[in-house]
Amino acid sequence: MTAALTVTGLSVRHRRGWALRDCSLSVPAGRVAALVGPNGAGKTTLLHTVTGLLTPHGGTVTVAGDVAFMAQDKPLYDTFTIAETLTFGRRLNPRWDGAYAAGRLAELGIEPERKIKELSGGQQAQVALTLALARRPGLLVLDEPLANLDPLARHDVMRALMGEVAERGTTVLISSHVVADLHDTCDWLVVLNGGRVQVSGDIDDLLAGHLMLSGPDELRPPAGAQVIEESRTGRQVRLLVRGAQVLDPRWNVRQADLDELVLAYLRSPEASALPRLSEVGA
Ligand SMILES: Nc1ncnc2c1ncn2[C@@H]1O[C@H](COP(=O)(O)OP(=O)(O)OP(=O)(O)O)[C@@H](O)[C@H]1O
Repeated sequence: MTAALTVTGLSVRHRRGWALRDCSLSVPAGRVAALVGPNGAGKTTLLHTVTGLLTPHGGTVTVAGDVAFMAQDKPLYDTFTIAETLTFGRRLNPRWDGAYAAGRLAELGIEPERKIKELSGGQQAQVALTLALARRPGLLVLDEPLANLDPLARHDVMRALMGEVAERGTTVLISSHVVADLHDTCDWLVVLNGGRVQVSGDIDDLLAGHLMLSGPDELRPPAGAQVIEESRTGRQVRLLVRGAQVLDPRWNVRQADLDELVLAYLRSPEASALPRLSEVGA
């Protein structure tokens, strides 16, 4: 596996303190990686460092190929028309696929003479995404592209993104608060919590490696299991465990879903699931 993005020992400090501390992660080429974490976890700081907008105080970022960035606030000029926006994109970017951009917007029914401010939030997100894709990047970085969009528009944007990725093999790193939006489209997960990388890995492998156990509260965690989260209600105990072989038939065993897995890690900031960087070709 070749890594499209490798971050090693990254630390970034803002005025008030450290936003990222010793973060290491890797995203293999051609993957769609979800970056999730609570408010203030450091997601935007990480994305800004990956795209070169911020200089780290320690550590390194290595990207294979060009990076295109779609920022949280969709930096489009309100008074520009679509045609002017595309001309602007062409002038700013030496590698610019104008035919693709015009074609994609025509397919979406967004006419060239319309002004950005006349478009809906979903349409503006589609324009911003088109501009990012027309740069033909190796790595596409999206900071909360779905914020403020209704569920239908979120679905449309994600589907559009997936189509492009499938066709061109672009690697994507996308931050979001809403894990449910990422479930069907992402195949790599990075969980950031309190400025540290808590989880980084292939989503299917992570799900296969974790189990949700429930049973009477006298049961002890299976030998060798890493307990990520434990909760007790009445006489029942519920565990999310990693790397467990469950032999005791009194446990009710099922696979955790992505939401449960992410929430369990976020509620247990000391737990982590990190591969060695060599496993992802870094
Ligand atoms: N320009 C800045 N100056 C000072 N502190 C900052 C700056 N930008 C971010 N921070 C701080 O760094 C930390 C990480 O912020 P960041 O915006 O990266 O988190 P985030 O995970 O993107 O949050 P959110 O989900 O709320 O967008 C926070 O404590 C934040 O207050």
